[in-house]
Amino acid sequence: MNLLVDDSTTAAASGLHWIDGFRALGPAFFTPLQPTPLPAPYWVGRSDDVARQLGVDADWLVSDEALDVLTGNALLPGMAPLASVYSGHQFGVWAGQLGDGRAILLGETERGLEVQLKGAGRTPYSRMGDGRAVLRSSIREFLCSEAMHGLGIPTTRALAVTGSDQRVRREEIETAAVVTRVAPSFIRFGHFEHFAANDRIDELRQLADYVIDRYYPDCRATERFGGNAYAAFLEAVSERTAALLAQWQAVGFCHGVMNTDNMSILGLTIDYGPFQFLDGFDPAHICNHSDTGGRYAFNQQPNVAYWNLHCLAQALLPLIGEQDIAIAALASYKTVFPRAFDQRMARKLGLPDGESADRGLVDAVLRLLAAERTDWTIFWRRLSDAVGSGDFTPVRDLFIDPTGIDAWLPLYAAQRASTPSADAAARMRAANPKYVLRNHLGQQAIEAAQQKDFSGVATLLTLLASPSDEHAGFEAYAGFPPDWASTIEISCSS
Ligand SMILES: Nc1ncnc2c1ncn2[C@@H]1O[C@H](COP(=O)(O)OP(=O)(O)OP(=O)(O)O)[C@@H](O)[C@H]1O
Ligand SMILES: [Mg+2]
Repeated sequence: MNLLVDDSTTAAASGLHWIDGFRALGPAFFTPLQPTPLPAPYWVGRSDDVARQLGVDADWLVSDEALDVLTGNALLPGMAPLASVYSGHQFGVWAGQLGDGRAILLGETERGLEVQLKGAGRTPYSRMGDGRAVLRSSIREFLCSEAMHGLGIPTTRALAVTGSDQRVRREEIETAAVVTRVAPSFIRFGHFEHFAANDRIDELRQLADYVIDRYYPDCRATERFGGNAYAAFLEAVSERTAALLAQWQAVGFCHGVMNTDNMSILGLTIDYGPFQFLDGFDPAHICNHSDTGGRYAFNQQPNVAYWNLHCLAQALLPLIGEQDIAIAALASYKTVFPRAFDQRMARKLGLPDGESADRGLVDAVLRLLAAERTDWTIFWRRLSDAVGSGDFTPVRDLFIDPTGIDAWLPLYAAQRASTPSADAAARMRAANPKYVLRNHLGQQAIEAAQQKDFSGVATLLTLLASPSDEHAGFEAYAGFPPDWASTIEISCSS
């Protein structure tokens, strides 16, 4: 079937212009193929912000042609769809070849952004899968991509979700959807592992050179590691990953499935599956119902990222040359992560930039929050407001036994004594979002969308785009989770 739209005037109206990016690497890295169409698609959500980033024409984006293109039912001239091959470690075990089993790259635009459809049909890498994604998980991915961006956390973005009534079998029968994802690159640690594991060193080098030249050009001029660009690259990826993890931990984001094939080489958050923003602060919280051993528990994430970086180091070893150099290139993770996390906590506490929070003060408040499973987001937001108003009662009220917080608050006041409260409160509100994509909020929007009411998706998209703003009238979205929220089970099934 030829999916190419035949009217080139309309096609040009999209505003998208395509270049050869990843595709130029050659056929060892992917299989060219077309998406598989879905019947009678409909819009579920669109992000105007991502459209602006891409330079997509606003009129085109609401057209029937766009609906077809973003469902995989039509292709614009210049698109050259493909599925890439990667491998990876899943739950700590080598899983061998994986690849884009349901993601199809449409191409790269002249602005240097790749556009990918997730859920657009089977590929040679689908293994036992059907190549589809369900509406439920697609809405979660769409909203969380944009929520993370709103929080200032590096992430793949999402332009749109479209749905179809085509049935998809998971634990229950659900319906299909497609997310259009956007990122400078979707290359994962697993792409490197793939070629290393198969002893295909020429392709490994080609891939590394491509990624360095495109995204890490400074590594070419490095004097570190005796001018070893591949070691400098590993160090740069490691440091970006450390910075990313610090942001996840500070905002209470649990990814849920940190396999090496879900680790972006650009340090972006990628693959929104069983993720969760913490409700009550449980450091060992496991958000993925399939993760029975708790490998990806919230407090394990920084160590897992480091473990994953060792897999990347192992894959890059043939290029780096010496194991000692590879190990040295990973070393800074151990300092960059804690430093970045301390900076995030200092901001959450409203301390001036450059001033670090007293470690004991931070540890003490984390212990208090953990002891009563105090709501993570609400605690920090109430603390921000209390610093502004001088009334700490709403903070105390969060604790059944206020003895601990009563002892902590004066220590905290002493630490920020030199900062005017209004300045501190403003900085804190920026660092402590009022709105996060809690599971129950996503669930409500999903259930409405399953009844073809997409207003909940649109409302969340707006709130989460500027999560630190007050958004008067929408306070219900910033409240405590209802009791039923703790019964939501999110697994790898998506
Ligand atoms: N329904 C499916 N059909 C085909 N392949 C699938 C399906 N679900 C997952 N896979 C494949 O299984 C592997 C691991 O899946 P995982 O859940 O990490 O990724 P994903 O959610 O499909 O996509 P991504 O990482 O691109 O966001 C990947 O190779 C993925 O493409
Ligand atoms: Mg994945």
